[in-house]
Amino acid sequence: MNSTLSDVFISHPIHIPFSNLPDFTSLRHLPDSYTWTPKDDLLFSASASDESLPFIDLSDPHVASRVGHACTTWGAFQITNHGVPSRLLDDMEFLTGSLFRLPVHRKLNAARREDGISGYGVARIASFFNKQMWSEGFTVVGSPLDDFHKLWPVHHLKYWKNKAGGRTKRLYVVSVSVVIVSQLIFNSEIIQEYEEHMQKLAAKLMWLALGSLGVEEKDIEWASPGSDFRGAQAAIQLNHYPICPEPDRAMGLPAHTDSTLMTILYQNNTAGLQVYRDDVGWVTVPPVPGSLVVNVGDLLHILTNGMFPSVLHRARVNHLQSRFSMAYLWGPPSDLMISPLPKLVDPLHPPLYPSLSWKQYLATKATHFNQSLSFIRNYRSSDQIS
Ligand SMILES: O=C(O)CCC(=O)C(=O)O
Ligand SMILES: [Fe+2]
Repeated sequence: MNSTLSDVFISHPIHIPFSNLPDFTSLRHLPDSYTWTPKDDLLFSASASDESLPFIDLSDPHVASRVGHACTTWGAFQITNHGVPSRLLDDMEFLTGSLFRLPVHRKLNAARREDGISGYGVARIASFFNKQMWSEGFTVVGSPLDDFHKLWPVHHLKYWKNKAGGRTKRLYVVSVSVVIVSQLIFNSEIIQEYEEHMQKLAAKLMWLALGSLGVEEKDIEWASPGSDFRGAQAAIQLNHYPICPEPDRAMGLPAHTDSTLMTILYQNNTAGLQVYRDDVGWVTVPPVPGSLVVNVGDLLHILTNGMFPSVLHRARVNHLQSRFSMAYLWGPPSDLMISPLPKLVDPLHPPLYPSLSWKQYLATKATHFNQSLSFIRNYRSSDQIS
């Protein structure tokens, strides 16, 4: 039987203690456990640059070559005219804000299990660092309804109804329950609608990016029928970076690449996302209302035989406004073998990577983190890819 993304995480649990989740709002000084130095992350103090990431209008007649150029140089770009309604982006931002503004004990009701993928918690990459990140996250895979029920429990109000007794109160409480239930359904529908738009957009971006390298629809069998990558799998990662008393010494999300084919990210109107290029340094990606950021992930790097770099990126925090982001993490079916596309391999460009599934890659990432690509690049048949 084919495994799902959730199965993959069950076989690779990551232990991240919850006990020391701080109440971000009450801290006036950064505790030592949240203070980062270059010892904690080699690129922490790498130089910043004022260069800018390519900004691409998807209705531009030269869109394919612009996307191709951005993918080969930066491994990332910003897009506008992408077809995702701004009303939907506003709804997602509102949902994310209301979720993270819940009291900590309510969020912990929906805490992600150690061997789980969905729910509330810190990002999985936390386990690779000694210092703690100034952020909290919520991961959605498939229907969010069960987790949303834990965040907005209706029985809590029913309990209040029994205790309260009196007729007027009872009527009032019942109507609040109805509002909560319809809010739950509304929130789940927003997530579903967002996923549908993102899935279509990811497929469109894939063809634009790969088309620029001469790859055609017939070259990727698993995209069929319909060339829409219907078998793709995805997770939505909601991130919150609270206001921070000492942002220069804190880290929202340290430098990492995404283990995806592609990630599509929406950020609210607060800057924080930075991308890294060896010859340039850290570049801040400014929030542009209604735009989305696209990152090449590790699997697209493998598929293109290294032609597209998977972009190293991180999230910084600030002391004025909280920041929200929503990452659509998109990849192939978990068991499908991914390898450099034959069209991009020739005697001058031998395959740089062996063939492996997303499931195997995630297992490698759970052990080797940012060294995973070089680990599998040096893979010999005698080695074990877990
Ligand atoms: O919040 C951001 O801007 C980055 C989020 C991110 O990199 C991720 O969720 O993988
Ligand atoms: Fe990321």
